[in-house]
Amino acid sequence: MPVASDTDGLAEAVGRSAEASEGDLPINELFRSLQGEGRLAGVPSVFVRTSGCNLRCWFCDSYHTSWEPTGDWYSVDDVLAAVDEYDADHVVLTGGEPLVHDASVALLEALADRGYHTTVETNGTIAVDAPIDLASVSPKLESSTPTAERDPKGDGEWADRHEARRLDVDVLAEFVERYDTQLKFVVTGPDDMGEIEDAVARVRDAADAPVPDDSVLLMPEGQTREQLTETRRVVADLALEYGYRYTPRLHVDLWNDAPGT
Ligand SMILES: C[S@@+](CC[C@H](N)C(=O)[O-])C[C@H]1O[C@@H](n2cnc3c(N)ncnc32)[C@H](O)[C@@H]1O
Ligand SMILES: Nc1nc2[nH]cc(C(=O)O)c2c(=O)[nH]1
Ligand code: SF4
Ligand SMILES: [Mg+2]
Repeated sequence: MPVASDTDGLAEAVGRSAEASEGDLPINELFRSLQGEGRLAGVPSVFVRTSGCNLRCWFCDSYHTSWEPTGDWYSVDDVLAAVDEYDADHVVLTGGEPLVHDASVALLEALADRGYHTTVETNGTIAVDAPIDLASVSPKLESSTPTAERDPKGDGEWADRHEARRLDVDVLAEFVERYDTQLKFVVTGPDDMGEIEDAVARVRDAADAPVPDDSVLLMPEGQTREQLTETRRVVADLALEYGYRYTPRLHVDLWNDAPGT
């Protein structure tokens, strides 16, 4: 069912069913897979994907959590029960943007109480205080902005809002100070590197904690195996040139763009 078209006023999300209540989470999908991205790539993990996002990247590989959000409302206890069904130590909370939902904090607290290792996949625009073992922050570059030519749905109606919200250095600095953080940039090509260098320098200036080069990850843009064939060598070479870490998109290499992977 549709859950919300934006996150402004999500509390009154149009799709909330009569039975759903305040502390519930709109869940798009919940599945077990191998972590495909970042420092923990290859680790079996349960993925909890919330619906709804405050940004609209033109390339979003989770279209039904951002451009056309859909899902079912789960209580935190429902999510925990579904996670407990799997034999896993690692839980990845993702979206959409999971941190637009207050109930994500309650979920993370309950997961931590049960001893799960928690990774949060986030665009880094919303600061939270929650038990997060790995903050997997993916700051969004200008190349993510849904201009009229790149808009997958309309004619660039989201471009200004996206542009105004996409990168907040102070919030990124809070992540770096509070959590074990990786900064995972989606790279579309060499033209992105100036903005990445600039963003990393500004976060280093703003944060009272170090940002080592091996916590800065370059990830090739691409929703399909075929698209990644075009981008991954270029991005790997950029990682070598700039001294940052490369991350594959293991799940796309293995299972292409199948849902639940
Ligand atoms: C769907 S997002 C959800 C979490 C959060 N909204 C964010 O963007 O970090 C999960 C991860 O997929 C990445 N991603 C989305 N579309 C992508 C694409 N076409 N190519 C490469 N990475 C992509 C995001 O940058 C993020 O690291
Ligand atoms: N296997 C797998 N690994 C992932 N790492 C981050 C993902 C995400 O969508 O946040 C993701 C995903 O969708 N699948
Ligand atoms: S911030 Fe994440 S979920 Fe939102 S549109 Fe961008 S990639 Fe998709
Ligand atoms: Mg994904």
